Amino acid sequence: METPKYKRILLKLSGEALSGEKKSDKIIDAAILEQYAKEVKRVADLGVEVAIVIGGGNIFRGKELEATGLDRVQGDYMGMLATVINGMAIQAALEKEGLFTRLVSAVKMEQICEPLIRRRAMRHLEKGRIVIFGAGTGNPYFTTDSAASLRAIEMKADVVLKGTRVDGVYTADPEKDPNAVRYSTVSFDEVIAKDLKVMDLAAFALCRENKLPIVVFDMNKSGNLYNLVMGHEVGTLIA
Ligand SMILES: Nc1ncnc2c1ncn2[C@@H]1O[C@H](COP(=O)(O)OP(=O)(O)OP(=O)(O)O)[C@@H](O)[C@H]1O
Ligand SMILES: O=c1ccn([C@@H]2O[C@H](COP(=O)(O)O)[C@@H](O)[C@H]2O)c(=O)[nH]1
Repeated sequence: METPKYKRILLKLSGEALSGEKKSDKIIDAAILEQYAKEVKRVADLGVEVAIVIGGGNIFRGKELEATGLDRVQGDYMGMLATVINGMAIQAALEKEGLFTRLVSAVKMEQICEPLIRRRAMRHLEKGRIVIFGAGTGNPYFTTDSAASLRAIEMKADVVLKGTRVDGVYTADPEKDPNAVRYSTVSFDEVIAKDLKVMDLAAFALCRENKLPIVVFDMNKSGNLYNLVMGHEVGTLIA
């Protein structure tokens, strides 16, 4: 029987992808939520320990408030709260699939989720619970990509799997440039030097410094997450 390549993964889910088609007016598409939960269950059933960081772009980003002339920091905290809403949604969907979960927040909200205590979160993972990290890093001027790198390093994950709407890292944003070409492998130095914006610089820099690989892949294609975890070539490996 094939064995998984990774023992512990950090799965970064895009908040924006949760809302489905770009023209959709839904904040969270129930079908996408269910599909994501089923994909996670497939790998959790292999015994792989799964930590999740979810974005908030389908609800709010701090920059949107700044663009209206209001305080960026206030907007960033609104964005962090948005990630907790998405975290609650994915938690409910995972529990519907029969998985055990913990939602852990970097901003305290005790009625809803646990505060982030690193050792406790590690213990949840060891016990096979899916740990969802909400509220990003808990600090303004960051994004959930940086939170994903940070939590992956803290949790000693083997890899960051960035599940998004595009199927890898391209020479330019594929949603804007039809001539963009996909990499199958690319170095941290190159993504940073070329300022490829599939993740932010802080996220890349943290992973580079800590020698933690990232795989960018299309989370909307069923089986991708499973195949990746089994060691098959999917998306783009940044190493
Ligand atoms: N060089 C590139 N290669 C691939 N994707 C790129 C590149 N440059 C920009 N992108 C964009 O990055 C996006 C991937 O990030 P994602 O969808 O996770 O956005 P996000 O802002 O992190 O989402 P959220 O904030 O909701 O979590 C793609 O939708 C793609 O359009
Ligand atoms: O550590 C963090 C993480 C997030 N934010 C704010 O939340 C939004 C939503 O996160 P995305 O990664 O863009 O999905 C982000 O734009 C920030 O405004 C934060 O301040 N700190």
